[in-house]
Amino acid sequence: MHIVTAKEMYEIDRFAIEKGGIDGRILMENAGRAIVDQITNLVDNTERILVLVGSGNNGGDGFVIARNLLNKGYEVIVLQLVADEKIKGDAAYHKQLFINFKGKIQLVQEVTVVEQYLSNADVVIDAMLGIGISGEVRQPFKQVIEVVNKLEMLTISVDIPSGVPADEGVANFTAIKADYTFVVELPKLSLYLEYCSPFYGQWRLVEIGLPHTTFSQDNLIETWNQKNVVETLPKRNRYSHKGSHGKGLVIGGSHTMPGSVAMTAKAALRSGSGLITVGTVQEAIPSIASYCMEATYISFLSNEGIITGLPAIDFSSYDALAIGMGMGRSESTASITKKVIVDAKIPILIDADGLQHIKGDLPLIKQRQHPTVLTPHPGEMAMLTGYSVKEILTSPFKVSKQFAREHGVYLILKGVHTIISDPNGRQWVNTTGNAGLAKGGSGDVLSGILLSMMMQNQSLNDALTNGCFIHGASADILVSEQRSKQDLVATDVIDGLTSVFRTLI
Ligand SMILES: NC(=O)C1=CN([C@@H]2O[C@H](COP(=O)(O)OP(=O)(O)OC[C@H]3O[C@@H](n4cnc5c(N)ncnc54)[C@H](O)[C@@H]3O)[C@@H](O)[C@H]2O)[C@@H](O)CC1
Ligand SMILES: [K+]
Repeated sequence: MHIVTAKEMYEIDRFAIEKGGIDGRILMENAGRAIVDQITNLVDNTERILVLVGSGNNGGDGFVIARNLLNKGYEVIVLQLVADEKIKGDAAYHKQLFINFKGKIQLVQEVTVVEQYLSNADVVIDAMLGIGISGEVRQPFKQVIEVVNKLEMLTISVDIPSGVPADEGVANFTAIKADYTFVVELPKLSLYLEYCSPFYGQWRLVEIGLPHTTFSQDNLIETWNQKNVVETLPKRNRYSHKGSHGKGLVIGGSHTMPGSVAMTAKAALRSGSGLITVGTVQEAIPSIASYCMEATYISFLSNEGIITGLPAIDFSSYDALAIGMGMGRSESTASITKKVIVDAKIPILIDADGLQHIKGDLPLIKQRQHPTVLTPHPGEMAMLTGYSVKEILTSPFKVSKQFAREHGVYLILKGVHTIISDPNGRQWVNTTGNAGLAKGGSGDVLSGILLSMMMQNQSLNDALTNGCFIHGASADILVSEQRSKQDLVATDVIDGLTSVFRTLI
């Protein structure tokens, strides 16, 4: 499903009205009624409802909601926070309908008066500001937002919590902290920004009759969900053999960090790889092999438990490789990473310490004729780009798209909402995963799943989006059935893959 910016949402709206011929007042009616259907599941009609409306179409939705709740026997008051003349067009039409239906509207701009009304209500519907907000929230909205948040009453936002920007790039704002948000037709970008999404509370989309088209193919951002995985993940052919599912190489690990490559290798095997070979230091092989008996091993030259030399490897005998996990950050591991980038004419995934090593070698990556996948978390992304972590979290879509295009890489920016970008600038947001994954080792497991997916018979975009989905889905199933977000560890996520493959896909 497309994720839209405010501009794209307005384009769709304009298309529906101007080309499609649908009346904007009907869209507003549809929005309000769809949201009322949701509200009536949450609120019973003995509760007193206060609808806060602003000057735009978000306020117009508020009038439709108020009228339809009134029709259903709810006690509703609309507090209009702007002067009468500011309410125009479709919103003015629906305001008049509410009045005709004997609805009560109070024009209030004093925050103390708003506070009195709030203290006599059970539920507040926030229809003050929608996606049309620009700049900092002005008065009286700012004060009203602060009062609503302080009261902690059931708060339901229309389309977007008032004050939350629709798009990325705005780090500081004052906004309603909603319990529920009913998002009109398509998800807005800010739903997938970790500093904005908590404001939405629980959210759901409501359909109002708009087409799900986007017009600027240049900025295509989509969610990747179970339906996409089911459609794209290749089925295993009855007549396939181990060579049909990929032969992968994992390079990394050190004497003190054997677990990382062990988990990458095991996760790759548990996600369908035919054969996995681990290249690591001799000292680490026995412990890794006892955990991952299905893999084969290449012993790398080492000194004090750190890889120091790359043995002769015929990279062309592998379908893909992953490098960097638990490798350490020495000069020798840096030069090995560089050599692999140049010599291996196969798809490569670079993670963890490998990412630290490539900062100065990005031109070498650009020159590669085979795909390169980078899997940074925001801290590593900051290291690679020179932006601060805050800047990355404020504009993660823009920063990752720019980087993927500029360096010709597939980029997986890991986070609450992992963003997958391809070298052409297309982007997807993963929809699975939970806070239980915020632990050491999660990234190693993800790398293994991705390596495996990269070797199956699917496009690289599908491989990466499917891999991210499967990783998060394993954690979600575990947390819902046997583990908690507290005790979930990375190896559980590997064990949980079976539930994902058996039940979800
Ligand atoms: N297809 C669509 O896009 C539809 C949109 N609808 C609703 O319409 C909304 C968008 O409507 P609008 O474009 O009228 O925009 P809004 O309703 O979000 O707000 C615009 C109004 O807010 C004021 N404003 C802007 N920035 C402000 C600030 N910083 N502080 C205080 N006031 C500020 C402006 O003066 C303007 O009057 C959506 O969020 C949605 O709720 C629905 O009615 C149905 C159809
Ligand atoms: K709102």
